[in-house]
Amino acid sequence: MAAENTFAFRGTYYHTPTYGRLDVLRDVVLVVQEGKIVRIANGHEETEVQEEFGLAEVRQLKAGQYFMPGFIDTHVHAPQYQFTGTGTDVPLMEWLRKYTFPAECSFQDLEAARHRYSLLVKRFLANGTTTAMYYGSLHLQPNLVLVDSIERLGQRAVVGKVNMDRLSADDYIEDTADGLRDAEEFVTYTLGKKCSRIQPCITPRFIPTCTPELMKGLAEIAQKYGCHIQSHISECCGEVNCVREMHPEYASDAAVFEEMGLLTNRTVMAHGTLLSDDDIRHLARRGTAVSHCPLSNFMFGDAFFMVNHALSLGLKVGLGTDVAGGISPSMLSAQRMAVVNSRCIRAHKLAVSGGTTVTPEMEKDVITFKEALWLATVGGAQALDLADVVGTFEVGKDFDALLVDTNLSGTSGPFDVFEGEDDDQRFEKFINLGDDRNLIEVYVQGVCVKRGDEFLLDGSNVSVKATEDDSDRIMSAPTPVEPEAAYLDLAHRADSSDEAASVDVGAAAEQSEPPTKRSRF
Ligand SMILES: O=c1[nH]c(=O)c2nc[nH]c2[nH]1
Ligand SMILES: [Zn+2]
Repeated sequence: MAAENTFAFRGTYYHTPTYGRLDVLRDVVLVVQEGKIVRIANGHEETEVQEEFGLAEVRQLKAGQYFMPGFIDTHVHAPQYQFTGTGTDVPLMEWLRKYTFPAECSFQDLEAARHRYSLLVKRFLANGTTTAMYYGSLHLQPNLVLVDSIERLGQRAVVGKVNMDRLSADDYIEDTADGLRDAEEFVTYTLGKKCSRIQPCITPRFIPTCTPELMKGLAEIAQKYGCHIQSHISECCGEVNCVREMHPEYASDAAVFEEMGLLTNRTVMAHGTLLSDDDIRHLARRGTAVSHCPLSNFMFGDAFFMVNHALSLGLKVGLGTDVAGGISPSMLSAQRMAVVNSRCIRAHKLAVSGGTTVTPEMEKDVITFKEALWLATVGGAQALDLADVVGTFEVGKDFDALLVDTNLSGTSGPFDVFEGEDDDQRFEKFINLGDDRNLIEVYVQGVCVKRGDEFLLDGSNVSVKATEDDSDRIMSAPTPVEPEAAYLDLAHRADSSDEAASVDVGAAAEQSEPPTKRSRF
């Protein structure tokens, strides 16, 4: 007898368990039960697997189709989606006043919020973002609509109500006490759903708009409920200079956040382009992650975030679109921008040298598409404290996956495939040239939430309820992280040769104990 909610696919799976290495599981049967991967077997074991799980069928992927892990976007401003692609003509602090605060304020119209958030979540799912860390807006009610939309459409998310009690627009600001009350109400509303896909997040917008009293109060709420925290750190000259003026007693944004109690191993800080090495080491000691948002850094950031350098200092790094500071909702675009960003650093170093010799020192910052893919999956999972749940295909993890079809030649697809191109080349083309048209099915927690043009949960209220284990994960207070020396030794990063590394599934299965909580690679 097949257990309910059990299915299997036979085919090729790509993922990046190791930074810089693309692993391929060729011709495997992957079984999903109750949303989790329960077995990864060799293709020739199909009959046994089918019998073991009582499966009526094992679905075969076609040639040119591959599964890969869903993307994890670690920084999105949900109410900014409506003006994405417009209004990037001014520096950050002016941009906030001119475009952002009025747009976010308009979400008090809850009917409009319902409509816009439904479009937002669908757009992100269509682009393969199975998990997003969302900023909402200031007012409580529209944030509840956002959480409801995510739940209804089946996405996985960490979501926060924005808090701001100073230096904002007159109609887009809150009293400290009201802000703290609403933040707690948002947390209890979200936890009350007992939806294991959705976790609440404490969200002081950034230091300029938050008093120390607000920040400390928010840190207490985060501690009380074991919540994630998100904010912006050392993001551009305008912001950093503003904080230095407001808080001359602190040496850096990191020092302010530290004093307020906001640096935990469930904190994600966006940008970090102007972090010093000492700041980065400090965040790493706290287990705090940075969301690298290359496209919006080009727009607003004033400086480069150096991914490899930050990783070498032990920092957790995920990737973010930062809609609408970043003008694309696509994590494929974010990956390509991360690669371009890294090459700009190299070009900058060469220009500064005044010469024509590229030194190994200049090469250190360059990342490949494989490293960018790691950031968009495993890095994001680590940043969101979900590394034991998503990011790779391993027994015990949830099945959050994208079915990629590279057969869309001609104008029906974004690229063409030519005779003699093998699976690895087709997959690489997808990462570098593909788009949402190639994503023919999107799975979150083992549920197909989008197939073709159809959002399969739209109109229903399907959600997978938290198991005891999940609620333990959601509710547990952040565990202190031991200071760690080089968390990722880049000198030993995986060989970045072009070929994907085939993984022996038999051997992998032997190692594939369910990963321990908070495990890292
Ligand atoms: O890119 C950004 N978008 C924002 O909405 C924001 N708020 C503070 N700092 C910010 N940076
Ligand atoms: Zn942002």
